[in-house]
Amino acid sequence: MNICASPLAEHPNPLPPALALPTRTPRQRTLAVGVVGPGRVGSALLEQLRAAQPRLARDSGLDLRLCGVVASKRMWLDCDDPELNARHHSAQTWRPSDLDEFAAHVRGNEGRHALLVDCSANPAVAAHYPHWLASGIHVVTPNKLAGSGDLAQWRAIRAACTHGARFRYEATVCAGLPVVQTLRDLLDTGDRMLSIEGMFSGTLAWLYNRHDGQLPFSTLLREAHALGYTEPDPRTDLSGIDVARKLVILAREAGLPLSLEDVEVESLVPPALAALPLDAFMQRAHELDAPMAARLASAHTAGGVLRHVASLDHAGRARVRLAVLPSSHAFAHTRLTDNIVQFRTERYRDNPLLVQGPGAGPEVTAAGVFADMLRIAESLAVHA
Ligand SMILES: NC(=O)c1ccc[n+]([C@@H]2O[C@H](COP(=O)([O-])OP(=O)(O)OC[C@H]3O[C@@H](n4cnc5c(N)ncnc54)[C@H](O)[C@@H]3O)[C@@H](O)[C@H]2O)c1
Ligand SMILES: N[C@@H](CCO)C(=O)O
Repeated sequence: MNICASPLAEHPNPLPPALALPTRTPRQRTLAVGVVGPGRVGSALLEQLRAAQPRLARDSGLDLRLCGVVASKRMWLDCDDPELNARHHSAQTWRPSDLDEFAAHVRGNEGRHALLVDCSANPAVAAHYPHWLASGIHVVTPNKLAGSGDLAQWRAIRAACTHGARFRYEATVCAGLPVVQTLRDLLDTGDRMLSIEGMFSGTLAWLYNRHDGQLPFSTLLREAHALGYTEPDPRTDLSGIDVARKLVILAREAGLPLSLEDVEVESLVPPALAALPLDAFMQRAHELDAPMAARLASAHTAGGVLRHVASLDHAGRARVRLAVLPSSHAFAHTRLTDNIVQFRTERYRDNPLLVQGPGAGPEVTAAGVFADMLRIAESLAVHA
């Protein structure tokens, strides 16, 4: 058996001498990083970067250099104080946001490795990916809008990657869980996808795990929002659109040119609440309580549990719905924000491959984004 040390895992060796791997001098690499969208996920990422920077520099020779943070109205460029890198709200030099100026700043001089992380939920930011990638800037994102949006834009992103810059988006599906990469590995090694089924919403998993009739549904929804599980507008979760986006991302990964309109989606948002401004919706969220209590009661009468499930088959049929499942079903035995993804493939035909674990929350999502950044850093040539 060959044991190879990961270039990012060159810790002082704790093994006994007989098993010890040879000590190597880490390759020195610098990656200039810009973070777009310092909200819940973006702020958690900045904290994780700050905590990991000294270890990565020492053990892996990787200098992840934060060069800027851009929010919706203002941006901060340059900072020589690593403490300030994380505490962007108190940074000294703020100026009005300009994504082109921001990208040019992070890209810097010719030949430097640069990466932009989009932690917004903004389509206007996603629209910049093709030209960022074409200009050699790597892009990592948990934002699902590019992966599930307009097909022409998605194709432009893929085409721009042929110039050498890389686009990674693992955290768009099930936050920090290895779902996109698992599908990629199955397909790249010659397997064929037959179907993907599962629970893809951390918010809805948490809500239906907690909703037992003791507390009104709207109270739980507000708590899920405060915990950072929901999308900025929780109706994106309740309408099934967030899960439909994840299905579209997986379908495209599997070579199926799906769009959101191709997904059959059951919305849990009453029509009267669908078009309200966010604040007004949150004030009237109690209008969800009666219909949700009725769904819960009918599930109990049938001897089952409510679970938000989604499915995709090899022909591109995609569906998102709230189902009553028997309590013996595998999806009934999930906890908290657990997502579960069942890949049925030629190789895993009779006994599907399962990925399960927490599927929402700023920390786990930021960790998924961070892992994508490290995958890109692993492949960098040594220069600049
Ligand atoms: N919260 C989760 O558990 C989770 C999990 C997986 C994926 N995601 C995705 O991560 C992204 C961020 O989620 P969040 O919960 O942190 O949302 P958030 O609302 O807390 O943060 C989004 C941030 O983006 C900023 N922003 C908006 N437009 C911008 C622009 N034009 N330029 C720069 N910044 C802009 C907002 O000001 C805000 O600070 C979303 O795309 C979401 O779908 C979230
Ligand atoms: N709001 C999403 C975040 C993860 O994509 C969810 O609850 O699953």
